[in-house]
This record gives sequence, C-alpha cells and structure tokens, in this order.
Amino acid sequence: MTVANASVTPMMAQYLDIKAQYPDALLFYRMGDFYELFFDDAVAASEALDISLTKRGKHLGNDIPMCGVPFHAAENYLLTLIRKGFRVAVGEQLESPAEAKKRGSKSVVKRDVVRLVTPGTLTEDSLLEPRRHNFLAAYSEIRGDGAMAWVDISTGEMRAGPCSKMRLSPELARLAPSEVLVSEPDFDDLMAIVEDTGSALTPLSKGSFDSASAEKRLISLYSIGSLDAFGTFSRAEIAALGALVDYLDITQKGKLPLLRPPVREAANRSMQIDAATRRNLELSQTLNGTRKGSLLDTIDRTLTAGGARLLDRRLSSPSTHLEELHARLDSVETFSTEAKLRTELRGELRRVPDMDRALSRIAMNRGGPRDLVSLRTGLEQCLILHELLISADLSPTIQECTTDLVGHDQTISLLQSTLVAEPPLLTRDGGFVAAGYDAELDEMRKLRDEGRKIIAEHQAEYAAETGISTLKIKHNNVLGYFIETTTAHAEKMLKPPLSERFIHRQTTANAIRFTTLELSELETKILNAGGRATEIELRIFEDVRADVLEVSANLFAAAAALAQLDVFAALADLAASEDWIRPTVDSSRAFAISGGRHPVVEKALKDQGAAPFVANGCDLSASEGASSIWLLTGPNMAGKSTFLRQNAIIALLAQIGSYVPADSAHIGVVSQLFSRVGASDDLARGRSTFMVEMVETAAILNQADERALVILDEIGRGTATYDGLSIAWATLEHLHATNTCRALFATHYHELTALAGKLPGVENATVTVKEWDGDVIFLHEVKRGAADRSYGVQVAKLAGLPATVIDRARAVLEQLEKGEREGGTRQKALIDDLPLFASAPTPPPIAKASQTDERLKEISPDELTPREALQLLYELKDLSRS
Ligand SMILES: Nc1ncnc2c1ncn2[C@@H]1O[C@H](COP(=O)(O)OP(=O)(O)OP(=O)(O)O)[C@@H](O)[C@H]1O
Repeated sequence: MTVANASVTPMMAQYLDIKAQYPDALLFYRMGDFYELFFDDAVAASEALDISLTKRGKHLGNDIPMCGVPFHAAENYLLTLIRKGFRVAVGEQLESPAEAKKRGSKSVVKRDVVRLVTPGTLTEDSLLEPRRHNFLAAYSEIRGDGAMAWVDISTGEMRAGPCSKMRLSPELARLAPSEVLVSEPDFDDLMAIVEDTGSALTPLSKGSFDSASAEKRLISLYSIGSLDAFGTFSRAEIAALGALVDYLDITQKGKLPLLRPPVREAANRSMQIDAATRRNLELSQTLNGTRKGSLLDTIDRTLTAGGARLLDRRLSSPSTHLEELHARLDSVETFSTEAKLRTELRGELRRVPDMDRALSRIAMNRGGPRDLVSLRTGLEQCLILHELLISADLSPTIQECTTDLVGHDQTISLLQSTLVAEPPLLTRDGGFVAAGYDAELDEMRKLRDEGRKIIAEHQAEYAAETGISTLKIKHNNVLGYFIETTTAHAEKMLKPPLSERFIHRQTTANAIRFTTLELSELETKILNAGGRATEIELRIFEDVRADVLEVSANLFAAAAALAQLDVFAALADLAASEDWIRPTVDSSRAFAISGGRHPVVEKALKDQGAAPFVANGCDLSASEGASSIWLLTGPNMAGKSTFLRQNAIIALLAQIGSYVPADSAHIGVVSQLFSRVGASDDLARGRSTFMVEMVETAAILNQADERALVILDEIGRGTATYDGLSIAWATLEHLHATNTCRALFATHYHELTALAGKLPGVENATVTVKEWDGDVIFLHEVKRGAADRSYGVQVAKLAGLPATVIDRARAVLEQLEKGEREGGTRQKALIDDLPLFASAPTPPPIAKASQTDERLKEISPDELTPREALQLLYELKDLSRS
C-alpha cells in the first residue's frame, strides 16, 4: 500500500509506506522525543496502554487518530504491549532534522524500522525476568519427521531436538517459550496446540523452513565448513534452527544476536512430563498462576540469575541419564559435606552479575559500559571462586567447572585498564574510560576540563574589567559561549571604551548578551576537545567490545561454570538446612521411599507454625515386567493428594540431581511422569470437569510404559457413582495389566480395595484418621491396608455445614448401610425405607404477625427496594394463610 499521493503530507506518506511493510505490528514512529502511533495502531495502543487518544491532521478527509509514548519511557510501554499480545515495529529517525534540511527544505527526516519487538526476541533487562529464560521456538516437520529448535537470544543458547507432533504439547509445556514459529501452511493445524500452552504463535513463510537454505544460513552464520562440526542434526532440526536464524534476521534487522553453536538434545534423555502433570504438581507456578508456593519457588536458593535459570531448566527437564545424574549428585554431595566451603562460595556467588545477558547485549550493540563492567566483575569473581575451590576435594564435575573459571587474565586486565569503577549507563554519556588508558583521551579531557576552569577565569576577569560583579559567562546552542548581564548594568558595556571589546549579540527581556573575540576562539578549542574526547571513548568502547566478542565462547563457558556451581551449592544448602538425603538412582524398577515429605506443604506448615509435617514411606518397587500399584483410600483432607504428589516430587527432584526430602530413597529411573490430581473445568475449550479428567486419563493409559510413574487421584469422581466406579476399576486393571508401571491410585471407591486380593501388583494403603466424639482427627499417616470408612460426613461437619444437614446426612448414611446389610438396593433403602425429612417447626404466627405489623408501621412502601417489597409480600401471604 504505497499511498504517497498528493493528498497526504510527505511525512504521512513516509509513515504509510513504512507501516505497509509491518501490517501485523504496531508501528512506533519516532518523532523527536516521542514514538507516535497513528490510525488503528493509535486506537489499539491507547486502549491497551490507557493513554489518551488525540488526532493529528486529516487523511482522505478524516481525522487521523494519534497517540504517543515518550522515548525515555518507551520500554515499559513496550513491555505492556508485548504482554498483551502485540508486536511492535520500532521506527527510528536515521538522520537529524538538520541533515534532512540539507537535502532540501521539504525533505522529511529519514526513518526506518530498526527492530521488530516480539515476545520471543526481547533483550532489554527491564523487559525480561532475570531468573527465567525467554525462549523463541520453531517447530518444523519434514515428511512426518518433526523437530523443535529453541533459542534464548538474551543468553545466546540455542538447541534443537526431535519432536513429533504428538510430543509438541508436552515439549512446549517443558520449555514454555514465549513465541513459537511455524511454517505458514501448518499455522491452522498447530494453532490450538500452541495457544493452549500460552505461547504466541507466529507464522513464517515456507521458505524460512527450507532445510537446504537453512543449512547454508547456519554454515555462513558460524563460518564453518559443515554443520557436522556441531553434531548430527536431522533435516527437520536444521529447518527449525534455520527458521530461528531467519526470524532473528528479520526482527533484528540484520543485527544478529550472539548465537552459540546449536546443541542437539537427544530424545529420551529427559523425563517426559505433560502439561497437565506440570500444572498439577505446581512445578514452576501454582494452580493459581503464581510463582510463590510452587516447587521451584520452594527449592530455589540460587544466588545468581544464571544459576536460577539453570535450576529452572533442570526442574523442567529432569534427566533420565544415570551418569549425568550421578555426576550432579556427587557435586551436591561435595558442597553438602564441605559446609564451610559452601558458605564461603555462596558469599562470593552473591556478587556475580548476569554475564550471559551482558555479553548478549554487547553483541547486539545494545550494551553499554556497565555491561563491560558486569563481565569484569564476573571474571574477577571467577578468580576468587577458583582460589576457594582449588585446594578442596571436589567432584569431577566441579573440577571441570573450575577450569572454565580461569584463563581470562588478558580480558580481565583489558577491562580493568579500560574502565572506571562505576561508569555511566550509556556510552554516549562518556566518562567510562579510565584515566591513563589512552594518552590522547587524557589530553583532550584535560583541555576540556581546564577549558571550564579558563572560562571561570575569564568570567572573573571580565567582571573586574567592567566592574559588574554579577556578570556571567553562559552557553547555549545558538550563541555558544556569551557574556550576560542585566539591562541596567549593560549600559556601560554598550558604550566605548567597553563596547570596543564587548560585541553586542542579543537583547532579551531581562538581559543583554555580549561576546568577545577571545571567547569565541576559546569556545572552538573547548568544544573540539569535548567532542574529540567522546569520539575517542566511543572508539575505545568499540575496540574493547570487539576484543570481548573475540573470546565470547570462553566468557560463556565461565558463566556456565558459575551457574553450575551456584545450582550445586544452592541444592546443597537446601539439603543441609532441610535435612534432605542423597537418593540412590539406578536402572532398577525400585521405588522405595522412607520418611518422605512434601517440600512445599512442609514449608507451608512450618511458616504457619502448624503441627509438623508427618513423614510417610512408599514402596512401589516392582520386578521386571510387573506393575506395582498402591491403592490409597482414606477420608477427605487426610492427606492423600499430598502423599501422591510428594512421591512424584521426590522422583523428580532425584532426577534433577538434587537431594530429596526423605530419610532414604531408592528410585529406579523414571522416564515418564503422569499425574492426574484434582480436576478443573476447561470452560474456555468447552470441556467439563469430567471430560478433562477422561482426556488426561486416556493420555496416561495410552502412553505410560513400564518406566512410568503414574499418580491418579480420584478417577471417576466427576460422574455418577456407578459409572465412576466402573471407570476407576477398569483404569486400575489396565494400569496393572497393560501399562505395567509403578503407580499410586487414590480413590473414594472402597469397592476397589477388593482388587488388592485379586491383582498381585496392587496393594492397599490408607491415610489414617482417628474418630473422637463424633469428630474426625487427621493423623496424616500412610499405612498398608484399606480405610474402614470415608468419614465424609465428619469432614463436612468440620467444614461448617449446618447441623441439620449433618444430622440428616448421618441418617441417610445409616439407612444406606442398613439397606446394604439387609441385601436391598440403595434406591430402595433411600426411597422406600428412609423416613421423610421433618422440616423445622414453623414459627408461631403471632410473632410473625406482630413483626410484620411493626415493619408495616415503620416502613412506608416508597422506601422499600423491590426485593424488600417482594419479601414483605411473601410474609403477608403466609400471615393471611395462617
Ligand atoms: N503428611 C502430612 N502431614 C501434615 N499435614 C498434612 C500431611 N498431608 C496433608 N496434610 C495437611 O492436610 C491438608 C489436606 O491434604 P490433602 O489435600 O492432601 O488431602 P486429601 O486427602 O487429598 O483431601 P481431598 O480428598 O479432600 O482432596 C493439606 O493441606 C495439609 O495441610
């Protein structure tokens, strides 16, 4: 849409031209100190940002809606827009108005989009959560072979791995990317899957996913001969990686971030956890959507942003690789036993800045002197940490980390010699290069600074010469340096002899301004010195930037080592203070936990000052080819869900390489974790509680293999009793006979406990309670055997149901039990044999009459609300009946 016709101003024509290239994004059009938005963009942004909508001129006879955000506060507005699902094209002025004028009096300042801001391509610290990754993912499929690639451009990490369409949803749940790229033809097909995970979905042309050109793109990006240098990637993986690079090229307008060589993530190296299980176990956020109260929040004691991101990554992808797990556990053990070393190490880790993000900003030319200082501080801390660790008895993994902490002497001394201790935020502010680093810079600075002193001396001299003590030398962009005095004092300066030396330049309302020849000369000298000093500083910044980027791989390795050390020390700290133990993880099919606890519930009870958490064991150990299932019965509120979740969490913690909250734990590696705990309506997708429950159960029964750990809580609760019981029964049998997995199955259907006698791999267990004086007391102890009853009525009483309802419920229950004992049907027991509910006695009519009479006397009908009037009418009707 090129609308450069005569009816629009040249500026508007330029705006429309640029906007036509970015129809799907809001265009931030830079005008001086503001980014302006026009037309529909303005309407949408003003609503999303809650800023006022104005108008500017006319287009095709109509007002042009406009709104704007100040340049200096643009980041916050950007964040709000991105969070609300918009994409923003940032259009900058590429020349100054003066330069535009030189090209012709009617020329419009050149502008173009310098960057397309989308959820997956943020780099600004203020737009990112420091302790979380921000992934951009791409999904591609070539002849039925699917793959996913993902990158965090704020740290440069890029990975790819196989991913079938069926695995797309759990993979997206694992990575939680903020944006997913798909090929245009796949858009409609994948929309529901991607949107379900909360990621933004962006279609790219089919060409971006072409694997041959993707390979060429990657080879030229990394200047390598062949991609084999990084491992063996499938065509689909290459296509997905290539799409990422292409999209970064489009959005960053050619300024590619520093992308580290892609790493291939083999399938089956991490525990499969689907989205529902992640939600149910509240891994990184609670069911209410908050981080606080999640498992991650409870276990995260890391002190660096890089460490926090690594822990988050590990928790979302527990490993199934035994060697890797043991290496991690050995490292946590090192810091668990070496308490003093751990404390000292953590003291130093606290000072480590976010080197990854600083380096990425520097690479993208969005960094400033403070980012260089972050690298310097980080590397200095590396040396201190190395010193601390070197004499200790370390695990091999920690030893490897220590080697990456050193070898940066040249970079350290470069950064130490170039930068001042506390530089300004922006390079253009100048003043960040240390004195003594560059002789010319020192000289220019001296001249510039002495220039100020000389100006002050001149001012004193002129004051003495004219006898005007209030005379000042000032500066503005029009006159440069000038001498200013009040109109009254200026009289004598306008007359000889002073007028020969002081040249009159300007008269304002309150002052008269002069200059002298020597002042003009001085100005040129000073100005040149200041400008030259800035020029030199910018050149030095560029040189240092290039030197740093030259060794970026070493710097990333140092940052990765710091993050690892932080995670190991944080997990060791947690283990030591919370009394966690090292689990045994092997290739057996064991699942033997003694004294297990739920870390989040335990902490919550501790924080509330409530009775301590009751530890419970669990043994689901199974022999090859057999299943082992605990069928858990017990009253509501007894702690069944907590017990179920705690066992899943213990397995998960063990497989991220952490100690676990238990007295002992032996876990045969779990490759899939499934959990169906509780139920929530998925009204947005028009699915009832029962439907959601069945969809999730179906996924488990279809996918769980013999290395799976399955947690099922109250299957069938969402439907009629007999249907529910039948479904639960059949599900349990299927898990036992077909899935042959390790499972915990909590149920209210006591009838199921009979299966324990029939199926060899099923055992009954119950969460105990005590009944006392008609009330129930929760002991939270899990024991083998079946619960005698469900205590639902007692729990309802605890919850505050009215006494009449509780009494009546007891009567119904007794009748049911009696009916069953006597061999009748439930229906007969209830319909034929249960006496009808005797309603509460009606209050004596007299009292009612008098009350109503009183109210009638008091209230005039006009004062009544419609509701009160209706109420009164009913009362009067009752009265007339009686
Ligand atoms: N082992 C335990 N030690 C101490 N308190 C516990 C323990 N387990 C659970 N609780 C407490 O009991 C509460 C209820 O636990 P939970 O939700 O697991 O019960 P439930 O049997 O699954 O109940 P429902 O069947 O109603 O869902 C928890 O919020 C916690 O405060």
